[in-house]
Amino acid sequence: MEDAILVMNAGSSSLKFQVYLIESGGVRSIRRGAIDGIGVSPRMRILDADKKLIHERKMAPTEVPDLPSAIAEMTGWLQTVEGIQLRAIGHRIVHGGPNHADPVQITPEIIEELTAFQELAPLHQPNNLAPIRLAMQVAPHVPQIACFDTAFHRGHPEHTDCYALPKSFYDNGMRRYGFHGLSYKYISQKLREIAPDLAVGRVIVAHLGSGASMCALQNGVSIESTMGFTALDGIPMGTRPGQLDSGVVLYMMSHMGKTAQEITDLLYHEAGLKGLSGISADMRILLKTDDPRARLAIDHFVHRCGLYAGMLAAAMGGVDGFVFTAGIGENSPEIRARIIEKLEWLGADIDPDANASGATLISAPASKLSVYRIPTNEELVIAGETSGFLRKS
Ligand SMILES: Nc1ncnc2c1ncn2[C@@H]1O[C@H](COP(=O)(O)OP(=O)(O)O)[C@@H](O)[C@H]1O
Ligand SMILES: CC(=O)OP(=O)(O)O
Ligand SMILES: [Mg+2]
Repeated sequence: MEDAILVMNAGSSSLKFQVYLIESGGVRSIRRGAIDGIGVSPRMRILDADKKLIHERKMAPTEVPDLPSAIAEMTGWLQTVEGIQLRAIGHRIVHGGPNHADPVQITPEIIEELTAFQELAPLHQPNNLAPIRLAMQVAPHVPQIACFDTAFHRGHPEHTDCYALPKSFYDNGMRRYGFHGLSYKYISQKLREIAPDLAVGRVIVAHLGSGASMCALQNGVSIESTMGFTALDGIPMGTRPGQLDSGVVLYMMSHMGKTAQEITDLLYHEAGLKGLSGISADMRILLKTDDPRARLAIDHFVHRCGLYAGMLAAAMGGVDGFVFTAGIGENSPEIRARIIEKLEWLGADIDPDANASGATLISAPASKLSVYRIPTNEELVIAGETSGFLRKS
C-alpha cells in the first residue's frame, strides 16, 4: 500500500479531484478527475498520470442532481483505485478570512469559523465545505486540511488591504482579501523554475477563468490583487460584474425595491459576460458569434483587464512580465493578444505565432515585458500544502 492524498476542489457546477502519492521528494499525481455539468448534463472523466483518459461516464441529471451526489460518485470511483492508503484529504477553501495565512487542519471549530464566511463567497464556500462535512462523517480518522485561496495575499500591509471606511470595519474583518491565491502560488513557484530572473522581478498574473482576477507579484510575493472582500470585485467575470460603484447597489435597493437576496443573485449569477451579452457566460461561445452584444461583453472584458493591468503596474512601480493562466488565459490566443495590445504603452508586444500555438513564452523578442502562458495547477499546491502539513504533524 502506498500513502496517498486526495485533493478536492469543489466549485459551483463542478467537482475536481486528484489522487497524489506521497514520495520522498514531494507528491506525484496518479489520477485526476472531474465531474462537471452537475444537475444539467453530468459527466465524470478520469485521467491517468500521463493525462490519458481512462474513464468517462455521462450521467442523467437526476442521477447527479447536486454536489452531494457528485461527491458520492467520486467516492464510489475512489474505492476502485487499488494499492493506496488515504493519509489525508486536502481541500480548496475559497474564503479563509483574516486569520489564515497557512493551511490548517479541519476541526469542528474550524468548520464553524469557515461557515461564517459563506455569505462572503456564496458561489464557493458552501460547496467547499460540503465534502468536508461528509468526510468527517464517513472517514473521521483521515485528517482533512483546508488550503485557502485568500492565504497567499495575507501579507498585504493595512494601507493596501483596507477600504476607506471607519477603521472599525477593517478591525471587524472588512478587508480586501484577494482570491485565486492557490493559483498564484503555483505560478509564483513555476516562474522560479522556468524564468528565474523574472520570478524575482515584477510580474502581473492574470487568472482568467469563470472567476477572474489579477495579482501583482513582486519577488514571488503577492502585493496587490484586483479582488477584495468578496470574489465579486475587480475584472468582469462569467456571471459576476467585477468592480461596481457601491452607489449602484444602493440605488437598486432604494429605487428599484430589490432585496439583498435579489441583488446577491444578480451579482453572482446574472451579471458579468452573461449579463452584458445576454448570450452566455462562456467566453468560447461569445468569441464564436458575431452578435454585437457578445462583442460588447468581450470589448468590456478586455478594456477592464487593460485598466487593471495598469493599476497593478503602478502598484509595483513598473512591470517586467505578464502571465496568462486559467480557462480563458490558457486557451484563448485572441483574448491574450487583445489584452497585450492594451499594454503596448508598457512596451509589451506579443509573438503572434507563439501565441497562436500556445507556447509558454509568447512575447516578441523585442518586447520589454516577457509574456507567458502557464497552465495553472491549484490541486498540486493543495497536495503540496497537505503533505507539508503531514510532515510537520
Ligand atoms: N478555448 C477557449 N477560449 C476561450 N475561453 C475558454 C476556452 N476554454 C475555456 N474557456 C473559458 O474558461 C472558463 C473556465 O475557466 P476555468 O479556469 O476552468 O474556470 P473555473 O475553474 O473557475 O470553473 C470557461 O467558462 C470558458 O469561458
Ligand atoms: C475565487 C473564484 O472566483 O474562484 P473561481 O474562479 O474558481 O470561481
Ligand atoms: Mg477556478
